[in-house]
Amino acid sequence: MPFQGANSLTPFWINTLSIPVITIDGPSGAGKGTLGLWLAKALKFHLLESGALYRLSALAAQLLGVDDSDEQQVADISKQLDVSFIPKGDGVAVMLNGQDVSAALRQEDIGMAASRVAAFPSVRSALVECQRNFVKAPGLVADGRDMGSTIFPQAEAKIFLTARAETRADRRMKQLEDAGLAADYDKILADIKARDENDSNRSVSPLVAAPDALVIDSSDLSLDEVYDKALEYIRLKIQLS
Ligand SMILES: Nc1ncnc2c1ncn2[C@@H]1O[C@H](COP(=O)(O)OP(=O)(O)OP(=O)(O)O)[C@@H](O)[C@H]1O
Ligand SMILES: Nc1ccn([C@@H]2O[C@H](COP(=O)(O)O)[C@@H](O)[C@H]2O)c(=O)n1
Repeated sequence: MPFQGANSLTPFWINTLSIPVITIDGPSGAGKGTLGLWLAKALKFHLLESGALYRLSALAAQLLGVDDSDEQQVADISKQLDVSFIPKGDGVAVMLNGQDVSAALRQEDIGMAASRVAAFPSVRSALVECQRNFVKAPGLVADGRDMGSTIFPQAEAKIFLTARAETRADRRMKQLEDAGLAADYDKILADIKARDENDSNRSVSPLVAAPDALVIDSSDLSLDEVYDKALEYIRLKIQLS
């Protein structure tokens, strides 16, 4: 039965009370995106890759010639992002102003710029509503850094997926080599550690496991093993049809 007493002052999650949300947070390269995609496909849930929104803010600022240290201008850009996510092949194409920017978005310099703009409180606030609007029946899988702690505190199932920095750098190397791109292990590892440091120590919504999250360390687990553990936990938390 729909909730009867909701109005515009009601916390947002009351209006979406019957829609299950699964959050996956963790550091860069832990496997959040892959696990999120697998779960969303298997459960036929919607998918939010929240990192894409911070990457888009950084990319849009770069395309407009705006310095990414200018918090106010980047926040204005974040509020007005014209973004859509279109299913494409095995994944999702990210469109900015109608253009497919998926490849540009994955570049490591955009990841680093995203990490810088993500530390600005007004940029984070600008993206909150957009992220919460992803909650739609039959359910949502959301991955990022603060999904379980800040954006969806009401989520039924919260996973914190982590792995050793060196393991994550190995995986990123392989990912780049498989895509035929040049990769420098020392630089990748340094960037991963710098991003961990930025994301964990910022004043707003730092990278942290929500107290009620299941922590999975994927360092010595295959993707299949991570998926099985996650699904076993989700089945305990959410009634799946
Ligand atoms: N448990 C695992 N075993 C082997 N490879 C893995 C594992 N988890 C992830 N990978 C691989 O590591 C790479 C990075 O994974 P993925 O993009 O899912 O990480 P992420 O946490 O979403 O990173 P980011 O936050 O930077 O987007 C991918 O090539 C993926 O296939
Ligand atoms: N909920 C989130 C998601 C991401 N960020 C920041 O964006 C950067 C890029 O994220 P990816 O997941 O695409 O690698 C990331 O380093 C974070 O700084 C965030 O702050 N909150």
